Amino acid sequence: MITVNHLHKSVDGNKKKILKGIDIQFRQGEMIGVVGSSGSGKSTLLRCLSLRDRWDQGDYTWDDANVIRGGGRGSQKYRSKCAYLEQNPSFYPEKTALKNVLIGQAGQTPWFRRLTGMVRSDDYMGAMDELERFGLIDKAHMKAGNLSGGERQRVAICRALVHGAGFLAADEPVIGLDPHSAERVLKTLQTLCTDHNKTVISALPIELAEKYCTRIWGIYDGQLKIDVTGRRLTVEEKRAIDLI
Ligand SMILES: Nc1ncnc2c1ncn2[C@@H]1O[C@H](COP(=O)(O)OP(=O)(O)OP(=O)(O)O)[C@@H](O)[C@H]1O
Repeated sequence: MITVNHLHKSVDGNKKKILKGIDIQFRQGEMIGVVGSSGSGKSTLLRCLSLRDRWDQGDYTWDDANVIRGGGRGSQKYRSKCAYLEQNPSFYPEKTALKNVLIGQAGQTPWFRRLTGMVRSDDYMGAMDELERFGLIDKAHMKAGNLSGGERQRVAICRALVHGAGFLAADEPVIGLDPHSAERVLKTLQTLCTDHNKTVISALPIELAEKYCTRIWGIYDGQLKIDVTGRRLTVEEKRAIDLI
């Protein structure tokens, strides 16, 4: 069980409060969609939960282990178990998809590995297995800069898994993708939850959260207003988070 108590986050020297006391509990294996209007705090919530942003206040526990107590950013030990997937994942465009997977993402892999690109042969096998599992084996030796948007998202997911992420926070992972590519990315994320017991939390348009997620969180003005199992939201629920 993962528990968040009283998460507060502000910027501009505490002048702008973005998250205003979030309390939530969730389990490994859940696929959670975060919905809300622009500026409601979705990305900030994802960045805090994946330990990419410092918390002003709040407690965060994973299976009774303290990740954060009273604010902060968590230790490297916990950060390496989280992945934050950006809308446009950053890659070394001249390096292959495989090399990018092996080198890893900032915050998840040690700096010397990203700088030198040093890899072990069992890492190589692990990366190839992961790329194969997600239907990307034929892209392994293609330059990352030439991948399509959907392929880039799926390679970013592989990269997170190869480096040990048990928890993935994805910030609008399908924005700008055609419906077919979006479906592949979302089904990949679903598989991680159902078959591999990973936790995936994604900011999504409401209709995709309703279709693919097992749970929906609705954010309004930095507060959690809706927490329901994955289903169509009612008109009242959509109104509560300013989506009508
Ligand atoms: N570093 C920052 N400095 C100042 N304001 C910020 C900063 N980060 C976020 N904000 C503001 O905090 C609010 C919440 O931002 P956030 O990106 O979390 O919202 P969001 O719900 O993800 O929005 P969108 O759907 O448009 O991506 C916005 O008003 C944003 O402008």
